[in-house]
Amino acid sequence: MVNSKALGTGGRKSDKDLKIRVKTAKGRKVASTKWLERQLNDPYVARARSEGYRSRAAFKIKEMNEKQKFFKKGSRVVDLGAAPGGWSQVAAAAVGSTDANPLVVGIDYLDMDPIPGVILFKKDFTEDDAPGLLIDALGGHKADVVMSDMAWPTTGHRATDHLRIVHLIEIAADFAIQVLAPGGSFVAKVFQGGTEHELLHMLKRHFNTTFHIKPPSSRKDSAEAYLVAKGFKGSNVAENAEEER
Ligand SMILES: C[S@@+](CC[C@H](N)C(=O)[O-])C[C@H]1O[C@@H](n2cnc3c(N)ncnc32)[C@H](O)[C@@H]1O
Repeated sequence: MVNSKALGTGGRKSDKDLKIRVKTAKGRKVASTKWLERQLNDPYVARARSEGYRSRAAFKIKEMNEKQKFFKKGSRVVDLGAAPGGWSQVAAAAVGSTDANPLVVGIDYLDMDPIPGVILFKKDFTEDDAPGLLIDALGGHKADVVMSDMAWPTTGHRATDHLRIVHLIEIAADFAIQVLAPGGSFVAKVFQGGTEHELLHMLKRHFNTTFHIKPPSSRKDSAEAYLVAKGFKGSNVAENAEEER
């Protein structure tokens, strides 16, 4: 145990030790109190606020990009499950997207405030016309990065939740293969158990490298991780595979 006196703070607690405790108010569930307490004590929440990001999630893509360098100046990016907009903010700044020359396109079924340099659609990505809208917004260009932080709210029924997230990852991956330029990257949220064997196999065929990472800002107690696929080989791979059958 650290003795604050021994550290020369005169017995006072350092700011780091000052954990905010929240009392359970009447009508507030224990889970909500715990969530509130965690938010108030989370350094990433405070950093997001002070650095102008809409979500602490912004740090996840920031940290992954620092290591994996998906974004280059001028890259085109698609953000699936974009609300409230942290990942789009990070991407727009990294690629140099502006309203005059927007390079980032995002989609979410939730409302989002506008983000400079980002074209946003309020729509469920699983709807048939959603991919087409995003492709049109890319203005005839291929994308360099497709990133998906999509997750449905959990139902509490493990098998159902698993199937729903697997479906989201599959449609995001299919979309990525359709729109990525050769050399492009795909990043998608997955949950414990990683990526389904078949999907991983399919991605390995289409990309030079595929792996899972958990950025430091992803909560340790969360089953969340990210699948990263880099070096898209181009859509010919799909055509060749069809011909081989
Ligand atoms: C973890 S949040 C994304 C946070 C975001 N990356 C950020 O930095 O602010 C997941 C988002 O996925 C969205 N989402 C889940 N399923 C979706 C779907 N089928 N279509 C569009 N958005 C979806 C949710 O509405 C939610 O806003």
